[in-house]
Amino acid sequence: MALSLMVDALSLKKGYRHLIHDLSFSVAPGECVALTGANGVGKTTLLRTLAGFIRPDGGSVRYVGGVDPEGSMAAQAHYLGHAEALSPGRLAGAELDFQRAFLGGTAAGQAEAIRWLNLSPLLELETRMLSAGQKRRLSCARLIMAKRPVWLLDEPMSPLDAEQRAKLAELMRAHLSAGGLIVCAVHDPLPFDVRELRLTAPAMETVYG
Ligand SMILES: Nc1ncnc2c1ncn2[C@@H]1O[C@H](COP(=O)(O)OP(=O)(O)OP(=O)(O)O)[C@@H](O)[C@H]1O
Repeated sequence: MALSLMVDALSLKKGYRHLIHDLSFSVAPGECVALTGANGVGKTTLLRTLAGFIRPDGGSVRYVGGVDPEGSMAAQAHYLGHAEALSPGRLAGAELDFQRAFLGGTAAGQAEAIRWLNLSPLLELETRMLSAGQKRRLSCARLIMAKRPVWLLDEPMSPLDAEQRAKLAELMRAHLSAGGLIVCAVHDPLPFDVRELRLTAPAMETVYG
């Protein structure tokens, strides 16, 4: 389970812009790093790079240790983005079945996710009918169904009500206690101890350099 994240001299461009220039940091097992910064500064882009969806323009992203050091990034991480990645015409219950099979989760994990996230009332509804917060709860089920050491979360609390935010915070704390690591883009502070990594726009010479 224990896996560390090492980011070294990372540079990321979007079009002609240098979004991130020479960024280095590491995240240890049991640690949560909160990515903060203004809209458009590059938090989502950085998270997607940590997930392996974007190739860095410079520097490196490495995951060190873990039960399967040769395993692909996809098998070690959960990425929860703004888009919920739910099939709109599928019943929520069928969506959970699909996600569990796709991610290699367990039946016990699925039952636990339904209980913990109070998904029972939603199971017979098509996912397109769910509210934003309900969709996010359904998306969070994968965190419970399939154990993975790395959680990359993009503003996970934003559509949730106070009760559900507290539940997700408890889930995140349990993940950290079990030796997992979390990198989480946020605009509001998380209700537990985190290390903040504040992204700022690069200096002008790197924008056009
Ligand atoms: N093709 C492109 N060319 C130039 N800039 C781009 C391109 N695509 C995206 N961008 C810019 O890249 C930046 C990165 O956006 P990103 O979604 O990573 O920011 P964010 O910090 O997550 O923002 P928010 O807090 O609003 O979610 C934005 O400023 C966006 O306008």
